[in-house]
Amino acid sequence: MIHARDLTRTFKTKTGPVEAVRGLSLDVAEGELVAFLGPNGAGKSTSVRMLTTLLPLTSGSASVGGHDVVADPASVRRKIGYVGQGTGSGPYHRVRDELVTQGKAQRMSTSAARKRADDLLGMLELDGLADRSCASLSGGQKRRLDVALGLMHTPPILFLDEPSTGLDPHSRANLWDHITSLRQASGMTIFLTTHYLDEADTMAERVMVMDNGIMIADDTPARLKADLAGDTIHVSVLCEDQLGSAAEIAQNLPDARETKVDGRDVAVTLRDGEAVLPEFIRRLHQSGIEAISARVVRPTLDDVFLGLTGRSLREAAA
Ligand SMILES: Nc1ncnc2c1ncn2[C@@H]1O[C@H](COP(=O)(O)OP(=O)(O)OP(=O)(O)O)[C@@H](O)[C@H]1O
Repeated sequence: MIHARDLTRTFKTKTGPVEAVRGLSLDVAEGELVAFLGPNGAGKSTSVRMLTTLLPLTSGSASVGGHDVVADPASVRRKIGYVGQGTGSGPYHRVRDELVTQGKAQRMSTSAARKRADDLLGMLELDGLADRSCASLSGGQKRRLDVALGLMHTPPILFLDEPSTGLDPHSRANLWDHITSLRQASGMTIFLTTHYLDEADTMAERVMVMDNGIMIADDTPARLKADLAGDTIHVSVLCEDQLGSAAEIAQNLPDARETKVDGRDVAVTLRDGEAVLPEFIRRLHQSGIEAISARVVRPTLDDVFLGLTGRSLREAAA
């Protein structure tokens, strides 16, 4: 559904060229929900704007929904919905009128636009608000209206650029419930950029990580975490003088990557902590070492980014 090869975009600025995107290649299959992650300035929005025909490419090629973004941008636009960071509804317009106007701008007949607007108002639980002015909506309701506006022409592909930024946790969860049900009903392909690592982790089937204009990782959240970060088993031992032996046992566990000792705690990073923990305890016991507590800490996507770049994405985003 979305394919890009060696996409680049360089901006000319007074202080010299800025290479915002440097050779991006990606493929998104029909029906996938992919999250695009990266710190501020990584090149995510520039990439999305090129894929949605809002910005010319410097070089490379891309096709979206089967159409080339350079040769046939009008056909691309018919296949996509775009909910950008600053997508706005006219503040004084009524909610339903706004949707109908959007539908007509997409060349729908008035009756088809009214029908679609009512369907979307129902699906996004905005029907009680149809006659309210857009300015009177809450942040969460406004974002749901933005999504409805992007979906008026029933596009098979939806681009969401930081859809939940600024929403409180309840409104974020509510927005996602609605996007998930829309997706289940329509089988839409969704390309999402977000700063929320937990959102990417739980919602996306695939995560693409961008840094400095290039893609540095592209896989399922589970595989990225297992391959690039790993679980950490923490075991505390009763006798401090047995710490050295415990650390040696930890380092010899299957797939052990790194072992650290802190106080009475031995921490070992490996691929699958829960599977290896019983073996770790058994080997300690065999060597006469008593463990007084044990826990497995799962990695986050921030640990993945840290492993890839040495920087925290959470801090970079902040
Ligand atoms: N119109 C422009 N003119 C000059 N430089 C630009 C322009 N748009 C973007 N850039 C630069 O390109 C780089 C990538 O910006 P982009 O907005 O794509 O990053 P991003 O990953 O989307 O960041 P954010 O998460 O903050 O939205 C940045 O260095 C930015 O300053």
